[in-house]
Amino acid sequence: MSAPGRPYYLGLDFSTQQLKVVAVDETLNAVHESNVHFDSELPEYGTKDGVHIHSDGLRVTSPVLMWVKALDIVLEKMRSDGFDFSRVEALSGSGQQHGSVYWKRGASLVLEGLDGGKPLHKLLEGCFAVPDSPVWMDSSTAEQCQRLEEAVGGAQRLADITGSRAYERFTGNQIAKIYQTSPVKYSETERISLVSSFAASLFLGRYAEVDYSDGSGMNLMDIQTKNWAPPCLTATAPHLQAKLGNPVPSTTVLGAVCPYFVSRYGFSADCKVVAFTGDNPGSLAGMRLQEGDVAVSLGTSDTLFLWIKEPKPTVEGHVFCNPVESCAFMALICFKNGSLTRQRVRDESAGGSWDAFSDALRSTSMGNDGNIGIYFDVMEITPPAVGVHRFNKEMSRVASFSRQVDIRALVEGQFMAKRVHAEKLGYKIVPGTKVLATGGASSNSDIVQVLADVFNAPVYTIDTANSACLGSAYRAKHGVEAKRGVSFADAVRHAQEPKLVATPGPGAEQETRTLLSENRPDC
Ligand SMILES: O=C(CO)[C@@H](O)[C@H](O)CF
Repeated sequence: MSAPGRPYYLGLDFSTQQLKVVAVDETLNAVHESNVHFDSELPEYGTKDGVHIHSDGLRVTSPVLMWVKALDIVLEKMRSDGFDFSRVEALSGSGQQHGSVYWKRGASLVLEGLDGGKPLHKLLEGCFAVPDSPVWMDSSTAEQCQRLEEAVGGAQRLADITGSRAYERFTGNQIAKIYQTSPVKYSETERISLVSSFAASLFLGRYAEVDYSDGSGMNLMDIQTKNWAPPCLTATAPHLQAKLGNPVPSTTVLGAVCPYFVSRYGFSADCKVVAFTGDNPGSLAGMRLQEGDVAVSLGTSDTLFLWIKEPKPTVEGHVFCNPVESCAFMALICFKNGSLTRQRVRDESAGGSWDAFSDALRSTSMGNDGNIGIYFDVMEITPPAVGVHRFNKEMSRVASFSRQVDIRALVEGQFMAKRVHAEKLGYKIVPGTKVLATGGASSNSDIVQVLADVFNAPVYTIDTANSACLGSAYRAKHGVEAKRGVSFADAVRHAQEPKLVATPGPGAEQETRTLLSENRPDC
């Protein structure tokens, strides 16, 4: 337990399936955790995995009042558990990226006058012009994406401006669809929030600004000027700037918690609200990624988090404004062929055994004698391609490899693709670069050894189960210290260090350079 009276920092994560809360003390030790699982604890909303997938299979939404009620419940749980809210010096949060909330005309007056005697979900009934918020799993806006790219000069131009080509889940395209298909709801909307800024608004008792990092996941914000991009606003919907407000730096202290939280839960009237951000930017903070670092989340799909100084946006992957360093950026690249492809090759070439899979990696050498494989069992996101392709060291296509060579070709190919696409976005391996590995495969020492060799950098493992939530608590602490010139790295220097699990083998750089040379397949 912390010394009595020492400050706490609260982090909340409004993710797809649950609301998670963590409180840390000033040495960043977690002193309290809680959560509300939407499906099981709020069954009245009838969600599955936190969402409603509609009959067309494309439209995916979540009831916004479910998120509000989840906050009521989690704070009640914490109060019942004896959590001392008065010790919270600052709070921040994250939300699933790209989701949007449509506040109905007059809602600002309700927010400003919240009655501490009632739960939020009762007070905010009728405050939302669109009761079912579109979320990141929605893919119903292909037409709006096409129009946006045409309006600004093409996919690459849009990526140059906003950090990404048009994606169906991105907020601007969702807003365009609501304006085109439900014009009355759009006209009744006085404010549009992201899930992150919506959650911050609840604590502030007023509309919270969108932060730069989550704002760069909308296809609306210029990632260099950090302002809404006029051609994108114009192409999306009328009077949009007035409904969005102006974006702010992610370290901004937006204000203090509103009287509702002071009277109902005992928060200090001085408790600061630091801008909320997207879940992936929150995770970058939680993993304490620094310049040159790369985080590799090895899951069903593999996701790369990169810290980038000089981004080169492409029509693959995403560049967002960095949530902890305003002059830097972060990139996110998703690879759909992740653990399921590794499992398929394990089953076919290692008899379903991870031990035999590891034996194959140990019995083959770095570089695989020049053999390279591309294993896109399903349509890959990065790049949009499908199929299994094998090449020998003469660059001739071959129909098969031996089982051991196939296994190494899969793992080296997956990691080389990650390095190639990361460097195309502007990522640079610098002295001191760390690779942070998370997810199921990161527990396999032979797989992470290949990762260390391909990136020619040491690999550390880090628990990211709560990274977005923890990152929000870290950002809350940094938010109140940033104005004293404290860097994020200094603000969180007491956090638990990641564990070193692999270092590059001898000759890794040369071997990798050969494999990644220009005349190899563009995986
Ligand atoms: O769409 C995504 C990132 O671009 C997802 O990772 C969501 O943020 C998950 F909530």
